[in-house]
Amino acid sequence: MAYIVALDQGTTSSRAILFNEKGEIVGIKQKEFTQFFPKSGWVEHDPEEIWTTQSEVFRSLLNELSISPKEITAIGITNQRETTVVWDRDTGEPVYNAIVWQDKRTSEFCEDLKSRGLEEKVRSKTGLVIDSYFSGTKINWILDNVENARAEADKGNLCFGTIDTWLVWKLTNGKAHVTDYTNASRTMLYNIVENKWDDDLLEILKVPMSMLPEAHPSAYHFGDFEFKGTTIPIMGIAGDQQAALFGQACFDPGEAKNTYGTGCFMLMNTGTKCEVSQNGLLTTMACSTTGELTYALEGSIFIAGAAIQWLRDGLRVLDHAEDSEYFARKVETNEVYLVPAFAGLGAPYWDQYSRGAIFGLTRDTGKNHIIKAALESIAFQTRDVKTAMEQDSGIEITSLMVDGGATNNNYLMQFQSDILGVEVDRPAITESTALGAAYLAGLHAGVWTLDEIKKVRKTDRKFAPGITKTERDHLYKGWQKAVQRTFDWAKDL
Ligand SMILES: Nc1ncnc2c1ncn2[C@@H]1O[C@H](COP(=O)(O)OP(=O)(O)O)[C@@H](O)[C@H]1O
Ligand SMILES: O=P(O)(O)OC[C@H](O)CO
Repeated sequence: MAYIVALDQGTTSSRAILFNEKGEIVGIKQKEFTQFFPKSGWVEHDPEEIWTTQSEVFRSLLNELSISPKEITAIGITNQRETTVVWDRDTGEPVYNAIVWQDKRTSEFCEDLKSRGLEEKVRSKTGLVIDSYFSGTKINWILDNVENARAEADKGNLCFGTIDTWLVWKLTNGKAHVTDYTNASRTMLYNIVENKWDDDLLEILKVPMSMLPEAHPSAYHFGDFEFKGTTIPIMGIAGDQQAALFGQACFDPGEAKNTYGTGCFMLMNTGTKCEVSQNGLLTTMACSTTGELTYALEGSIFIAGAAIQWLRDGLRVLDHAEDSEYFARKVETNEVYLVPAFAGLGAPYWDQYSRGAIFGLTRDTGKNHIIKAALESIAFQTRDVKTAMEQDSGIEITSLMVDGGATNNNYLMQFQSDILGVEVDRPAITESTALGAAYLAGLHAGVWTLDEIKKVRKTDRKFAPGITKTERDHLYKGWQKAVQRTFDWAKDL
């Protein structure tokens, strides 16, 4: 038998998923890893723990299923994007923890860049807004704040990578320093029109070119993993959101998906058109399988499933994320709104200083109201970005394709359909991110074709709107009022 392994390195866990030649899941292994919050607004991961958890799940997947490495045709990698690792080229040792995409430590530097009038330049070159979300200012921070880092970087001794790059470096024993266009396009250093690292932006962010990986299309032979005497080629890489777009087979312009994980990310394929958003969305690179550039519009919501994780690990009002459905169903009213702006707000507001808040509390408010409001906040934020996407693209999204861990929550999916007023279509395989990485690797290895992939997608369940337009608009008005009140909260505090 021939298999493809997808390594899915997410914000909260590392997963290894084995797919057979039909694109079916044969086995999954998953391991959560430590989240570090050293200061308010800071989020870090240990790059070595990312590597060890990723390598452990790979090994245990093969062991448990008694799969020989020789049966693995190729590996596909997909990853949390933007998260920044800098390491020593000779020793391979990280010079600092990975600074996670949610980390806000560079907000002031971003404000400074904005005050220098750089917004238009950044947007036209990278498709991004200036925000601490992206890797560029995080690299700058490491070089400025880690002893000797800038001097070593200037001498060409340091490497930068997003998590895909870091994993390939580890898998190939430091032989390959590579990334793909989708990940490169999230650094704020990559020119998505000219398809290259941008000298001008490197200068502005003071990042030496020598630190950067080579960028390639997402279906490409990135390097080889020598494992137990077998050479396994790495044939696919994509940032998790673009991988999910690919895994949902959104190959044609106008096709869109929404992924509900730690954050929530709606992407619409816009084909070869690289259009700048007028409504607070990002323009980003989608998976290129041939070298021809493909673009997508993206609505990035920073906190979605992470709000449920916070209820579990922070407030400890839940034992398991999935219990949120049971508790939410116990409440019939909709008076409480939770705005989970724990990491500021992303699309379409882009407010680095917004912070989380709960509104509408009364004496009878209990934990169930808050759990329900947290789930609903995911759906409200999705409505915000769907509206922006329709305005930007001129295309009405009449049915929303969804995926990701939190789509297993039927209450959330029904409320999502209610609040959008359109059908929500959940596929049989909600692991679209891993599927996308496997598709890319299998495509490059000649296991399947794009046409074959397109036919594989199966719906598990469709959710249809169950409330009137008046009710929907009333609920959404409350959200809009709540979200406005969180703007600028942390500024000058
Ligand atoms: N049944 C559920 N209801 C609500 N949220 C859930 C449920 N299952 C998982 N989640 C949330 O989804 C996230 C995990 O989804 P996943 O797709 O694995 O995310 P990531 O790739 O970002 O790590 C967690 O934040 C978790 O709290
Ligand atoms: O880990 P996820 O699935 O929430 O995805 C994180 C995104 O890639 C951040 O841009």
